[in-house]
Amino acid sequence: MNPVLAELHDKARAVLDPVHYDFFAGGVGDEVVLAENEAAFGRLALLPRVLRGKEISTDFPLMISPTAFHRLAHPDGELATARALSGTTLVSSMASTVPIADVVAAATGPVWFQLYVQPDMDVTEVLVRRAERAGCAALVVTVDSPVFGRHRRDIAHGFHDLPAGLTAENMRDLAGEALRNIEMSTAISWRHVDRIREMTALPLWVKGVLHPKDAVIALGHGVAGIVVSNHGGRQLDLVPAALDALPAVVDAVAGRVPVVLDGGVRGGGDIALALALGASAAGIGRPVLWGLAADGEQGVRRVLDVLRDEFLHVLALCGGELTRDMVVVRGVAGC
Ligand SMILES: Cc1cc2nc3c(=O)[nH]c(=O)nc-3n(C[C@H](O)[C@H](O)[C@H](O)COP(=O)(O)O)c2cc1C
Ligand SMILES: CC(C)CC(=O)C(=O)O
Repeated sequence: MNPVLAELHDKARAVLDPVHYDFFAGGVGDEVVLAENEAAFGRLALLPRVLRGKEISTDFPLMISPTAFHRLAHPDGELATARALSGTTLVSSMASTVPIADVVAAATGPVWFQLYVQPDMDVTEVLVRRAERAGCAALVVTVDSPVFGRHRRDIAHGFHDLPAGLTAENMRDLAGEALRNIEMSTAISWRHVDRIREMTALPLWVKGVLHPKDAVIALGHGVAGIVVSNHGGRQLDLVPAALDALPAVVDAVAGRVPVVLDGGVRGGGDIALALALGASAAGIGRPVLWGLAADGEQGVRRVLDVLRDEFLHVLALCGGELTRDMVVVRGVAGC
């Protein structure tokens, strides 16, 4: 892990209420997938190309993945995160503790809206309209959550509600109710995705695809992009590391839409490995929460700056391009 990220993580752990720290840090079940997401990067190595004589692109292929409840991490919450962007895209969680319109107004980069499809499609439509009106540039429908994952740390602490004064602000005043809970439902299907696509001109991504067949189905439903993700090890503790699931999805998609990878990205080298395996960008969840808890806007800015600097350095050392033939398994001769 990048040492600045490790330092921010340590500081976040020290300043956060341990219950809230565990909500952010924890995963589902035995937390096998949580650990695997990071470990998967350590099993791979890069074979750099030399003497390519190339200008190195300064594009920074990183997004901030949606995470709930930023005001649990810092009083400024999502406003601080949004102010720190300087060009990086923020996928703002539907479960933000600041309304989406205020997140976009504070943002110094593009904001996309993450949506859990609500079984009451009237409620879903109001959320989509709020995202449109706020000026979000895309919608990201999270598809890996037909039910809530069971997080043992939260269960042990009895943590199920936000503390007084904090609310999932986007859930106010929906379909005649002052405040609604976010619902998850096993009844959600591709038909719902179609209905959302019909109700908005915003590009529609799906997040949480692991099976290549689902990636192909998603293409048939007109998605603009796919996020390969296991929700940071918070949904099913039996799935592969997100990085290990990436190549098959990339092959199935065959360049028709961009594929983003999130889960376990903790350094510029991890972003490079994801790109070499065919991702067009990587996403980070927890590192942003650690930066935010440690030092608000400045902490998030440090996370982004350090990852940008490290990624561009790795890219230069690799000859300015990253392709799958450059990825080998560490410790295996002849790969
Ligand atoms: C505290 C926390 C809250 C999250 N909330 C959401 C959410 O509201 N919507 C969503 O689609 N994913 C959510 N995720 C998953 C992230 O978008 C992302 O997939 C994951 O954090 C990536 O892994 P990483 O934390 O190892 O970088 C959450 C993750 C964490 C850690
Ligand atoms: C509000 C929750 C559903 C947020 C979430 O997706 C998570 O904690 O992983």
